[in-house]
Amino acid sequence: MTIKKIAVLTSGGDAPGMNAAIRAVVLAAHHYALPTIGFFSGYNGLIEGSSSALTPASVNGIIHRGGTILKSARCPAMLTEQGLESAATTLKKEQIDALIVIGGDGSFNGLLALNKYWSGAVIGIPGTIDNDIDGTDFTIGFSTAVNTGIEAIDKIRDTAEAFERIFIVEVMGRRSGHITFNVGIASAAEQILSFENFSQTDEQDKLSHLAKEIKQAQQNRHASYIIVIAENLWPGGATQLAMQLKQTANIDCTACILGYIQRGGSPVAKDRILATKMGVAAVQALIAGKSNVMIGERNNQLLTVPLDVAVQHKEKVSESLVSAQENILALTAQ
Ligand SMILES: Nc1ncnc2c1ncn2[C@@H]1O[C@H](COP(=O)(O)OP(=O)(O)O)[C@@H](O)[C@H]1O
Ligand SMILES: O=P(O)(O)OC[C@H]1O[C@](O)(COP(=O)(O)O)[C@@H](O)[C@@H]1O
Repeated sequence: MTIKKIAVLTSGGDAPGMNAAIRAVVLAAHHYALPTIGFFSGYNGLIEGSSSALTPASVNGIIHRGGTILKSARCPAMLTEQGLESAATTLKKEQIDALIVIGGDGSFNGLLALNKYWSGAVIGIPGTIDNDIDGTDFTIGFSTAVNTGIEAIDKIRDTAEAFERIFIVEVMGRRSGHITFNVGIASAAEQILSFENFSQTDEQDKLSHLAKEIKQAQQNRHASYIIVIAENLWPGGATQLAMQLKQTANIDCTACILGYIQRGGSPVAKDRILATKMGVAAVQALIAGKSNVMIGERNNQLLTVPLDVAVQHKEKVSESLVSAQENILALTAQ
C-alpha cells in the first residue's frame, strides 16, 4: 500500500522526548512529501476527531520541551468496540494511510486492537519513563527520568547527611524496577527495594532485616541512610514502611515520594537523540511497507520489533545490576 498521508499521536504517561519524536516524524514526513496530522490527547483525539495539520513550523522550538504538544491521555473508550469503531471511522474520514503512536505497552495494545477495525499501517515508538518495553534497550524518557531521580536524591542526601536522617524515597515505574535500580545505584542508595529483589510474602522478614541493617549503620556512624523503593511494591508504600519501622523497631524514617516530578522536565541529550532517530525510522519503516511493528534500538542499532512482541514484558532489569546491588553495593554486603 502506498502511504500518502500519515497521522501521529502520543498516548499513556507522557515522557520527556515525546516532542522530539513528534518533531522527527513531522520533519521526516515532510522530507518524503507526506502530509501529517496530529491527533490530540491520545486515542481520545481519534475517537472525538480532534486533530490538527502538522508542518515543520508546528514543530519548531519543541525539541527541548518536556510533556507533549499533542497532549496525552489514558482513554478507556479504546477498550470498547464502539470506541475502536469510532477511532477507525475518524482515520478513514481523514484518509489516513498510516498511524504512528508514541507511547507505552498499553498504547501498543491499542494499536493491535485498532488493527481489527482499520486496515491502515501502524507503527509504535516506545515513549515511557518506565523502560518496560521488550525489544529495545531504552525507551524515550527513561534516561531523563533516571537523571531527575538522581538529582533529587543527591539533594535529599545533603539534608540526610546534615541531620543524620534515614530517608525512604519512592520512585515511579508502575510494575518494573528499571527506574528504581538505576536511580538507586547511581545515587549510592544503601538499600534498593524493587520487584526484582522483593516479594510481598517477604514483608516481615524484610522489615526486621532492614531494621537490623539500619541499626548497624547507625552504630557504625553512617550519617545518612537512603532506601530507594519502587512504587506499588510495599503495601501502603514508603509512608507505610516508615510507620512500620517506627512501630516495630523505633526507627525514625522520613518518607519522600518523588512522584510526577520524574515525568516532567527538559529531555536529556540521550532522549532527544533516541527520539529523533526513532521518529525518522518510523516514517522510513512506513515507506518501506512495514506495519504492526515498533521501532527499537539494540546496541546502538535501530530495528523493528513486532508490536505483539514489544508488549510481552519478558525482559527484566539486568541481572548483573540487581546482583551487583545485592551482593556488593548494598550496605548489607559491606
Ligand atoms: N487492550 C487494549 N485495547 C485497546 N486499547 C488499549 C488497550 N490497552 C491500552 N489501550 C489504550 O492505550 C492507552 C494507554 O495505555 P496505558 O497502559 O495507560 O499507557 P502506556 O501506553 O504508557 O502503557 C489506554 O488508555 C487505552 O486508550
Ligand atoms: O499518570 P498516572 O495515570 O497516574 O500513571 C502513573 C504511572 O505512569 C507512569 O509514570 C508511566 O507509565 P506509562 O508510561 O506506562 O503510562 C508510571 O511510572 C506510573 O506508575
